[in-house]
Amino acid sequence: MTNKRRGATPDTPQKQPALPILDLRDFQRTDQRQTFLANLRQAARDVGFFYLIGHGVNDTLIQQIWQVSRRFFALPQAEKNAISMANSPHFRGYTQLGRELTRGVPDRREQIDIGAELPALELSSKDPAWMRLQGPNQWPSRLPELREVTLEWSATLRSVAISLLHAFSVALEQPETALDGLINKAPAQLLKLIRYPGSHQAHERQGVGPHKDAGILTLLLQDDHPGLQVEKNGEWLDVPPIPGALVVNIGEILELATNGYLRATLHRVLVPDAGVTRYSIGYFLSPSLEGSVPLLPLPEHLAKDALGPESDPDNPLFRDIGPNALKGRLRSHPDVTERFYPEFLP
Ligand SMILES: O=C(O)CCC(=O)C(=O)O
Ligand SMILES: [Fe+2]
Repeated sequence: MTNKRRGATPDTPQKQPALPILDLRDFQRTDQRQTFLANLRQAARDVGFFYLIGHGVNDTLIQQIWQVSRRFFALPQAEKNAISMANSPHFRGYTQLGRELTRGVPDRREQIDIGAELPALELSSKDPAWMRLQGPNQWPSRLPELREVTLEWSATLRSVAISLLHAFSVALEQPETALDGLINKAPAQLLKLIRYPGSHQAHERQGVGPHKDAGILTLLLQDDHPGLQVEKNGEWLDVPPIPGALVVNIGEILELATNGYLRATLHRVLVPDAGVTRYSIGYFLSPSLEGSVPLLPLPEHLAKDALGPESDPDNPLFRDIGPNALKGRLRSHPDVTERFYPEFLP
């Protein structure tokens, strides 16, 4: 007997998901660990994106975050505007449709950015500008559960992301905690609740334009509408939603720390058709702002495939974390730049 599946003839090939699916529980299973690590290494080098199951985030919390996200976007426009990011030197709060730029082009999405909930630092004029990134979030007074649920989501996803970071370190033949120096000072992270309203206008196709994520790792929850795409060999591959799976991708910091062995890949979101609205929730594990990105001493057999991070001449990467983080935020949010960081205007 063969193990050919029904219908899997040469004429009707089974549709394979474009990206691998990894089960995080396999990292702790003695008999699966080596395969898991090899798959993780492969996925992260090949396309820099994969689906994660077995992440342990419970369904109730997933339902709660979807519900609170929908409630937030359903608030009257004036209440969302009351917590506009344009009021926040820490780049926290609500961004209206079309106000965020990717490579200079407006994105057709609205969103709320929620970072690590920490007080603003007391600074003097001699302190570097990036120290102003730390500070409180803005919360809508009419939706107290937004704070509660999103902080729980951030804490939960942070621990999943850190488990993955440990798995990556082991997969690269480093001590499990080799990259903990990036995350064990004042925590930095970003949670974005995002809403993409549909459109049939040809000039409104960009939900978010092609970009790489700036942090360490991104864990994305998608609703059941497609739209996310990742670039591979000059083509755009769809990353369709898989129920219960998180989409994981490598950020530029991890690319830099591995001298390009792990790849931060370009991705984008297409606007849904008119009448359809897509929601997503992105959790970005970011490095603490102090300090700089280390370079992992990869063993020779891995180092030979680490060809240096792909540097974008328009957006060169720096090892210093704070200035790099501020630069990214200034480019995306011109209204915050104008109001709080005019010295950085071109
Ligand atoms: O909404 C999505 O599916 C992805 C969003 C994204 O790539 C981002 O915000 O960095
Ligand atoms: Fe992204």
